[in-house]
Amino acid sequence: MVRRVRDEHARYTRPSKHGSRPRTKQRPEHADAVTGMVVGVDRGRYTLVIDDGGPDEREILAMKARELSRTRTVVGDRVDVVGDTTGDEGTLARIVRLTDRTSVLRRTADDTDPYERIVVANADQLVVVTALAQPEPRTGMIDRCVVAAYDAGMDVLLCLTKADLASPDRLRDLYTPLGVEVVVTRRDSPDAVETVREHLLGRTSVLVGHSGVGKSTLINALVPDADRATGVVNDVTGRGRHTSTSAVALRLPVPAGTTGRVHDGWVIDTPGVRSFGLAHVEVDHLLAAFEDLDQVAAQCPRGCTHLADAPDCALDEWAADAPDDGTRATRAARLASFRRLLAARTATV
Ligand SMILES: Nc1nc2c(ncn2[C@@H]2O[C@H](COP(=O)(O)OP(=O)(O)OP(=O)(O)O)[C@@H](O)[C@H]2O)c(=O)[nH]1
Ligand SMILES: [Zn+2]
Repeated sequence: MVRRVRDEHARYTRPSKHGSRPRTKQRPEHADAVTGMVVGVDRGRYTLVIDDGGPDEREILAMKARELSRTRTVVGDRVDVVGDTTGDEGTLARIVRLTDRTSVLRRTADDTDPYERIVVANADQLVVVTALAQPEPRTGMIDRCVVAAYDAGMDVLLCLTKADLASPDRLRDLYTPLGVEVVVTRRDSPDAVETVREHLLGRTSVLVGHSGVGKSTLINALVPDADRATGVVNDVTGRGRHTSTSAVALRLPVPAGTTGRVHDGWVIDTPGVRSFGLAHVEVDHLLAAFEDLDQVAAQCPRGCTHLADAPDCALDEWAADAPDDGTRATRAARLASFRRLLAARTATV
């Protein structure tokens, strides 16, 4: 009850300078806080975008209030900030609250390391950038990305680059049964870049990929002023973009000639992420990404691993009992793909 009294006090004696907030909305403290999205993190300094897409949109620099010092805050997080939120040069606002996350992309350093790192919050799509050649694609790596994304409740877009060097057919066949969308690009094809953009518009996408796959080439084509967009952080810290290993959110421009209000989207580059350890992933989370298999697996014996050697796994019966040859082939491919992902959880990279 004491707390409730204090809430009332906060609401009535320190009204928001922005006027009337609905009184039903509980704003216990910091009634004048504004909400921003974290677009960059560098040594305890957070770059936030305030009023995203609105008339007063601006970037500001902020640090965490002491009471949040143990709360991990990452790119994509929505936070409440107080203090000087003008974004004027030399100002530093204060983050006082982290709002609930819709998704959390995690990784562990390796599969036996129980220490989880949060890579990005609130993203809805993982874009796995893989070259068709130079370097050769590694399906083990792609599988691990798919597992990490599905565990986080995110969709996966497999972006196959360097199509001028090799065919995408094998990888497309391998990943389509997993519900993964596939796009194919090549440096000399502006059309291909626009196809990728269509998959990213209106969404928050995290791009991952090994060194040399053409991820920077792709991001520069999608976001031509990417360097400038990250410049705010660099001006303050004096550090160059290329030395940064932390994630950065870049606003995706709408295609030229678009009229009306179109939601653009965010592209989050993750220069430091080279692999996904998966020690944190639970089988049930992974299974939940496969609605059809999940339903069937409800009939499995208790504690079923659903792996190929699992006795009486209901998934085997489901694949074998298909009504026709076509369905049988589709189910078999999907089950084999799912089992490959299950195995990827424990495989060494
Ligand atoms: N043949 C071919 N080469 C490409 C294509 N896209 C990019 N490359 C080349 O691949 C090399 C790596 O491209 P980057 O964009 O720097 O790759 P990255 O994934 O950002 O790699 P890091 O910068 O190391 O993280 C460069 O020499 C590019 O010119 C493509 O479509 N076809
Ligand atoms: Zn089973």
